[in-house]
Amino acid sequence: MKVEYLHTMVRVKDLDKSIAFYKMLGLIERRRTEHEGGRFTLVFLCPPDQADGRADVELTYNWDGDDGLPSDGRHFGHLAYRVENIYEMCQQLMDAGVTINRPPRDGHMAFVRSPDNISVELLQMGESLPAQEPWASMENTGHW
Ligand SMILES: C[C@@H](O)C(=O)SC[C@H](NC(=O)CC[C@H](N)C(=O)O)C(=O)NCC(=O)O
Ligand code: NI
Repeated sequence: MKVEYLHTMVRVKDLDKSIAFYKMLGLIERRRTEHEGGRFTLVFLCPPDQADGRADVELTYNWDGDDGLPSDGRHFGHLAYRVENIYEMCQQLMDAGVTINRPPRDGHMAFVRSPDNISVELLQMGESLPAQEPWASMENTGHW
């Protein structure tokens, strides 16, 4: 199955300062999304010649602070990959004993944890897949 690295997410306390830092490393802001409901902003940074939707870094700015996360710079977020078929990938992982913390109920996004509890986001390449059991009725298992 085709799998492509998508981004690494880190949580930031000051978007402008963080963007200025990554600009010094040659990255540009490719995309920004504001999430009123969740009260956070996502900023995707990538090299200037990369325009295929992948980003080196996804900055997450929580408007109300980082839920008490440590401020030592190690409050890592997740690694993200886009996969050819998110249901088949999640089934393979589940068969290998990996917990699917956030099942792909929407046929688009799932979260799993590595053996070291690193959060890994999986996104469906292209359009979301049609709703399908057992995924459509699976519950989240803890915080992804
Ligand atoms: C767009 C896609 O790449 C995402 O990563 S959105 C995932 C989503 N992010 C948030 O909810 C950000 C705010 C949240 N308070 C946080 O700090 O994570 C999400 O499900 N994040 C959970 C995670 O483990 O990354
Ligand atoms: Ni992400």
